[in-house]
Amino acid sequence: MNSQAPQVSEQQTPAVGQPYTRNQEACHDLSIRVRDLNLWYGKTQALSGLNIDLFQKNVTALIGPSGCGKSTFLRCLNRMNDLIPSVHTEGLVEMDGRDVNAVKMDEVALRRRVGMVFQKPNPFPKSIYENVAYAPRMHDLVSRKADQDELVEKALRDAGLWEEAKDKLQEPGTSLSGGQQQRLCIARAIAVQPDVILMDEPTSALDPISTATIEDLMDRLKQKFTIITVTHNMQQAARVADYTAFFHLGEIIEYNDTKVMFSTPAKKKTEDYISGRYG
Ligand SMILES: Nc1ncnc2c1ncn2[C@@H]1O[C@H](COP(=O)(O)OP(=O)(O)OP(=O)(O)O)[C@@H](O)[C@H]1O
Repeated sequence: MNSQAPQVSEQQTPAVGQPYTRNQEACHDLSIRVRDLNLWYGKTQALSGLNIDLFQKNVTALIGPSGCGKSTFLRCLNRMNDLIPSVHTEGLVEMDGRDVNAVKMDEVALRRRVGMVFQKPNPFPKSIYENVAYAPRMHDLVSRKADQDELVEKALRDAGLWEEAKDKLQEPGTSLSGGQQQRLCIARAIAVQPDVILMDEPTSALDPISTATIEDLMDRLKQKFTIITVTHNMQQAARVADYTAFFHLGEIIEYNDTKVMFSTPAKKKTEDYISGRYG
C-alpha cells in the first residue's frame, strides 16, 4: 500500500487520488484530499499523520471514542480551528484541488462552500425567515425580495421543514422544537449553496423521531451535497454513511465502505470498537 493512501482494507484500497469503485457501479469524485495532516493544541498533538480522501455526494461518518480527534478533524476542513489561538497544523487539506490553508484562500468564501451544523441546534435570535435569508443576502446571492422568498422556500423544502414552517416564517427560530430547529440550521447551511456540509453529532441532542427525520434528510441531501458527519451512534453510521472512518487517539485506524467496515473490519481495534468492547 502506498504510505499516503487512506488506511483501508487491501481489496478496497485505491491508488492515491483515485476514486473508489463501490459495488462495481459508481465511481465517486474526490471532494476533499487530506495528506499527512498533524494538529497540535499547544504542545499536545491531537491529530497525527491523517491521510484520507473524502468523496463528493456521499455521506462519510467519523466514528471513534471520545477525545480521539473527530471534531478537531472536522474543524480542519473549514478552518474553524484558526479561531483557537493555541492550534498549530501541518499537512495538506485540499478541496477540489485547492489548498484550504493557503494564505490567499478567503476564509469567508471557504465557509460558504463548507457549511457546518452543530450538536446543539443554534438558530440565530431572529425569525425563521431571517435565519435562512441572512447569509445568502450577506454573500450577495440574492437581493430582490422575490428571489429571497424563493430561496427561503427552497432551502426550507430541501431541509424538510417547509410544511411545518410556511405559516409562521416571521416567528422566532427558537420557537420551533429541537428537531425543527436542527432542520432550520440545516436549511440555513444549505441556503448558501455549499458543496460540503459538516455535521458534528447533529442528532445527539434529539429524540428518536427527530433523529430519524434528520437521518432521512441526510440520505436525500447527499444527492446534492457532500456530507461529513461525526457520530457516536454506530447504528446511525451504519444506516446513513456510505463511508466510515474510524479514529483512535488522533489517528485514522481504518477507512472504508461502511458495509465492508461493519461486516469485516480489517483492524482488531475497529472490530473491538464497533462491537462495543470499548469506547
Ligand atoms: N480547544 C481545545 N484546546 C485544547 N485541547 C483541545 C481543544 N479541543 C479539543 N482538544 C483536545 O483534543 C483532543 C481531541 O478532541 P476532539 O474534541 O476533537 O475529540 P472528539 O473525538 O471529537 O471527542 P468527542 O467524541 O468527545 O466529541 C482531546 O484530547 C481534547 O481534549
